[in-house]
Parts: sequence; C-alpha cells; structure tokens
Amino acid sequence: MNPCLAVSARHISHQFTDFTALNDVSFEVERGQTMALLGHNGAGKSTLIKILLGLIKPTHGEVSILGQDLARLSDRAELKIGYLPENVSFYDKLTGKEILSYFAALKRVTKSRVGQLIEEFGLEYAQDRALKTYSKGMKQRLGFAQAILCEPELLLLDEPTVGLDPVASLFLYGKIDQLKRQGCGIIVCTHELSLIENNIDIALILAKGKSLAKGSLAELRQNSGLKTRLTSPNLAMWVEQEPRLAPYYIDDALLLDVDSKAKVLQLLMSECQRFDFNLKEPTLADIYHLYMGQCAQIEVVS
Ligand SMILES: Nc1ncnc2c1ncn2[C@@H]1O[C@H](COP(=O)(O)OP(=O)(O)OP(=O)(O)O)[C@@H](O)[C@H]1O
Repeated sequence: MNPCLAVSARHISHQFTDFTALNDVSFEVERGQTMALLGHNGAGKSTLIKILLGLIKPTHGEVSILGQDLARLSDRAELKIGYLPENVSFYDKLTGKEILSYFAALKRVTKSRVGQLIEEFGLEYAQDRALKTYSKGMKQRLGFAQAILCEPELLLLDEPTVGLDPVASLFLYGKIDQLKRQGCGIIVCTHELSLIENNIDIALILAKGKSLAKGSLAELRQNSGLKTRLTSPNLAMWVEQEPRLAPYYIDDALLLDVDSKAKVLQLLMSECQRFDFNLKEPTLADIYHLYMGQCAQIEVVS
C-alpha cells in the first residue's frame, strides 16, 4: 500500500440489485493532487464518492484511503477525510457558529479551529445569525469550512461551486489550491468543466459506470486525438507560400497533433518568421463531449 496515495481504487464495481452503477473502475489520486470526477447524470460519481467515504461497500474491488485498506479498517474516524455534499443542508435555525461548533464537537476539533475558519471564510459578521438568513454563497462557504474542520488529508467535494458567482467560485478554488499545496488529496465532482479545467492535475471521466478516460489534461488531449487549432488572418497566404503547411490546412486553420505541432511551430517561427497566430488547445469540455459522443454511438451500434 502506497502511503503517498490519498486514494487507490482498484477494479471497483458496484451492483444495486439488478443495476450496475460502477463497472471495473480503477484510479489513483496522490496526496497534493486534485482530481476532477466527471460524468453525465447517473454515471456513477456519487456512488463512487459513497464508496470512498465508506458509506457503501463495493461489490467488487479494493479501495485504500491514505494508505489504509478500507475493507480492513475498524474505525473510519481515524482517517482525516473532509466531505462537502452537493446542496449542503444544515439545520437552518442554528447560527453559522453553532453549526460549525456542532460538527467540531462530533469530529473532536477544538473551538479555536471554529473561530479560525469563521475568520478565514469571511463569516465573522454573520456568525451569530441563523443559517436561514445566509445567501447561497455564505452557505457554501460554511459548508466548505465544515468539510475542512478536521484539516483533511483527503477532501471530497460534490459540485462545490454550483450557483456561485465568479468571485465566490474563485475564492473556493483558491482554498482548494491552498489545501492541495499542504498535501491534501482532493476529488471534485462537477459539471462546470471550464471552471475546473485550470484547477486540476488529473481527471477521470465516467459514463454508464465505466471509466472512459483518465489522466492529466495533456494526457487526455493526446489520447483523445483532438487537435490543436492554429489560426491567423494571413494563414491562407502562408499556406500558399509554404507548401509544407498544406497537409495541416483544413477549414481555414492548421490542425495539429502533438508531434506536428512542434514541427509546424518551428517551421512558422524559425523558417518563415511568422508570429501573429493564435493556438487553441482542445479544452476539457471538448474532450468530455468527444468521449460522451463516442459512448452514445457505442450504445446505438450495440
Ligand atoms: N440505492 C440505489 N438503488 C438503485 N440504484 C441506484 C441507487 N443509487 C444510485 N442508483 C443508480 O445508480 C446510477 C448511478 O447513480 P449516481 O448517483 O452514482 O450517479 P451520478 O453520476 O452521481 O449522477 P448525478 O450527476 O445525477 O448526481 C444511477 O442510474 C442511479 O439511478
């Protein structure tokens, strides 16, 4: 068992009576790494999160959390895991401070940590107000503070920024980055692909309970076969003047894979002295939609 890993999941399958929610899913998240867990509604993301939390046992496969085999662990409270569920809901007659203090007592966390988090999340002014007076953003900050009360070594976040304004989202991703730098392993379940794209190390794409793709953005780009798009207002003229560009010229752009990109950039900049162009790499959303489209086609064919 590797103690550097926050999560090691090997060949996880899960069957609900007559329905297979997860089918042979394997992945690893290192400490200090952020993984996006992506997939359509019903893909199996929440089932996987519940398995990692030890709330349900997988029908098949093995899970280690922070170097400990979940199946053999007698007391899950030993593991420092933080969890922010989607649509976090607390008892709304309690104040923000009372809610955090309640969870702190459950998790055997000191009162001073509660005060520290209230300050860190900018909630001092509202700490003695009932939760029902909080905005969505304030509730989410409180939920996030609850999730990190125990100074987690593994943090599981389900749609942490849905419904938040851009500044509030940026604030939470700043916190995620800070925790990651402290060595916390983080899994973020989200449909906000453009927002998560710059805040992750790796992604796992699930569809119908199966793992379709996993890896860093660079690995996902390479394995997807999607190409980088190079454009310029003068491109047609450059292609006319330099025949070696012609094989890549499609739809008023040069479409480049990893190998051809290096070659073509060298040709354009060193030999042709052309610098006024734009490069558009495939985004996480492009990659996601490609895999979802392929998955739908397999369904139609089979
Ligand atoms: N207790 C259960 N009994 C039977 N089927 C279940 C149960 N829990 C989940 N499922 C089914 O398992 C599949 C995966 O559900 P899951 O909640 O893991 O999906 P998800 O990826 O989290 O979806 P969403 O993005 O909508 O939250 C779904 O088809 C769901 O209906």
